[in-house]
Amino acid sequence: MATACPPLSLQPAYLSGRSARARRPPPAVRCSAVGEVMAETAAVGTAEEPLLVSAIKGRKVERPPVWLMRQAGSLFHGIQYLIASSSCLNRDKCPFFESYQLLCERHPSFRERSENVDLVVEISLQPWKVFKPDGVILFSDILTPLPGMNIPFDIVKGKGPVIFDPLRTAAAVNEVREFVPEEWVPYVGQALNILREEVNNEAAVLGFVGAPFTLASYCVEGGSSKNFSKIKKMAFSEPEILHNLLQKCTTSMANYIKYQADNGAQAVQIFDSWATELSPVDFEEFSLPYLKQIVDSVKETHPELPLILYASGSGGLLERLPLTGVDVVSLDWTVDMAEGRKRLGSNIAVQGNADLAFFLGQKSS
Ligand SMILES: Cc1c2[nH]c(c1CCC(=O)O)Cc1[nH]c(c(CCC(=O)O)c1C)Cc1[nH]c(c(CCC(=O)O)c1C)Cc1[nH]c(c(C)c1CCC(=O)O)C2
Repeated sequence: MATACPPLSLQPAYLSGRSARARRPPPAVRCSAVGEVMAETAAVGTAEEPLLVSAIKGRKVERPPVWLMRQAGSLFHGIQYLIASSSCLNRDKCPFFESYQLLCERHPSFRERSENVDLVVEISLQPWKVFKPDGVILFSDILTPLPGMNIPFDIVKGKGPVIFDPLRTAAAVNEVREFVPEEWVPYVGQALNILREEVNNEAAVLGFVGAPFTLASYCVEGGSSKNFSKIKKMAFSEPEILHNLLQKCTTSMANYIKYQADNGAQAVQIFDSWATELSPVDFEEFSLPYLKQIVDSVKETHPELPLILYASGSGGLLERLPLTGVDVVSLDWTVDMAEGRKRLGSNIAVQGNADLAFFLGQKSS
């Protein structure tokens, strides 16, 4: 993997495979066996189409596209190490790290940083300005839509997400509203439009949403969870309440993906980070149908928009993930890439697979 990548991408957070192929290739593209993507037009990373989008669509690409996310916690440390071990030998003097720290001092609230169009644009562009990755991800959070669904929340430093009134009853779930992005998060649309202009197709501008089960887990648990006991209790004792909440999240997130695409997102990643807390049979009841519904709804109106699915530690669910209809599955490092590719089948692109703890190692190794 490393040999085909530029210097800064030795272990990127997300790396779509060279053999990426489209589930629904455009007419000009022909896909063959794994590892041999055939394309009648070999143009890649052009002014019309960023490299990342070309790879997802199964076109022939000159190198794997590389992008990374300023992930909460571990990923952020990963970026620190990337910075420390690459172009910025002194982390404190690195323009990217320094400017984000300054910005956090000036705007200590995560919600402020992520809900102000100028700040969202500035923060989203910071990694782009330093590393020129192939994907530029919107600075936001999967929980950003919650207030628009009548679910107040905050991100508390040192604690993470906090949902002020966790949803534990039928009456509470009945109060959840359908999310109208234009009304509640106009700064997201504005930021995506500006990012498209700034990045000018030299990279793909990426949007994202939380998957219904993962969003519901925050809403029911009240925040992060270790054992997901409250949402599981609801699933196994009052499943109709959970299904009602999952359906509301589904309709809202399908709308939100379309809104992001209409405002410039060139691919959208769906994070079902906690779906793997479910047994496979429970995944089939509480996550898969809703993911499929989102994908079907988006493909109906935006058939060309690539959709990426990530579930952490997804080894036990791998064969089920393509059943959602997404174009790309994002693997984490717990899955062997070759085995993952075999188990996913050849009609889907893969990305990811890097263990960020790599950055804890010595530069020389
Ligand atoms: C800590 C946290 C937050 N929000 C969330 C958490 C995780 C808590 C838990 O483990 O249960 C919830 C969340 N947010 C995101 C996910 C999906 C990714 C995953 O599986 O971790 C999840 C599960 C995406 C994201 N979360 C974020 C992005 C923005 C894109 C980017 O990473 O640059 C995405 C896709 C940004 C984010 N969001 C948050 C922080 C601290 C950051 C990093 C930036 C900062 O420190 O200011 C708050």
